Amino acid sequence: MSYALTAENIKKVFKKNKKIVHALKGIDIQIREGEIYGFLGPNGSGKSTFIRIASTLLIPDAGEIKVFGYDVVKEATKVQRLINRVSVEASFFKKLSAIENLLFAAGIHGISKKEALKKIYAISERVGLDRERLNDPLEDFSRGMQQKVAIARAFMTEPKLMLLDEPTTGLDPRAKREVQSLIMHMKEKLGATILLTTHDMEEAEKLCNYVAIIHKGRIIVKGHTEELKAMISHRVKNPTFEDVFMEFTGVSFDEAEYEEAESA
Ligand SMILES: Nc1ncnc2c1ncn2[C@@H]1O[C@H](COP(=O)(O)OP(=O)(O)OP(=O)(O)O)[C@@H](O)[C@H]1O
Repeated sequence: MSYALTAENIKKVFKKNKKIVHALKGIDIQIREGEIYGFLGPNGSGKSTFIRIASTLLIPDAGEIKVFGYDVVKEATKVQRLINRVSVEASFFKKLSAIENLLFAAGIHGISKKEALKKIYAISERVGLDRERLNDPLEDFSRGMQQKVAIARAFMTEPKLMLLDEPTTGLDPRAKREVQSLIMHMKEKLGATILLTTHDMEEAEKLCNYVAIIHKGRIIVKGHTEELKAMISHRVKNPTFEDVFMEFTGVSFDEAEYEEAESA
């Protein structure tokens, strides 16, 4: 079995207004090559902190993460060549057009202009981004469209591991569906492994092969989506992910969101 990412006992503490926040309290996960692995948890549960550590932006206080066998702390440059990350608020040159932003990113990754344009047009068509609009400044794009450009930009570099931090948060239902279908399509096309964080239960069920539920910096339970539901099916008829969360944490997802927002 080959793994795209393995994490062992990852811990991270922040100091915030003289308060100590234990954002990650010992995370262990293994992501198999080629799967979409979902990190499902309420706001403030530690999802982004983990993604930032996995993408070499933050250093853990304890533990070890390896990406295709490379240590994210000791071999950060090698890891950076294999990954890409899309966060909720993607950074762009907002005054420049979508195409200028995409060509800039392609240039950094050593992709020729001709090759980049081919990829940009193909991906844009796929997500219903009009060619004409690609010449408009990014600041004129809706959030949904900006998110599509951010995902197109990340996939253009053909990462072996894609880290998607809440790729559909804040999008309207249609944009959400389009972004989800882009993610599935790119995964099929490139055979990339994807780690995706979300607080959308339906999204986790729809996109992910395997899910870990994270709450207050700890993984509460993990398994194949169907496996997790089967684990509680003797108590709950036709369980949803909301039921799985409730069974393992003792609180509803909404209550957990509230609790974590209060303590953050
Ligand atoms: N740079 C930081 N400084 C201080 N505290 C931080 C920092 N980054 C995260 N935290 C705290 O760590 C905890 C976990 O945050 P994190 O952003 O990882 O959660 P999350 O699950 O990604 O939430 P969200 O869905 O809101 O993005 C929160 O209590 C947050 O306030």
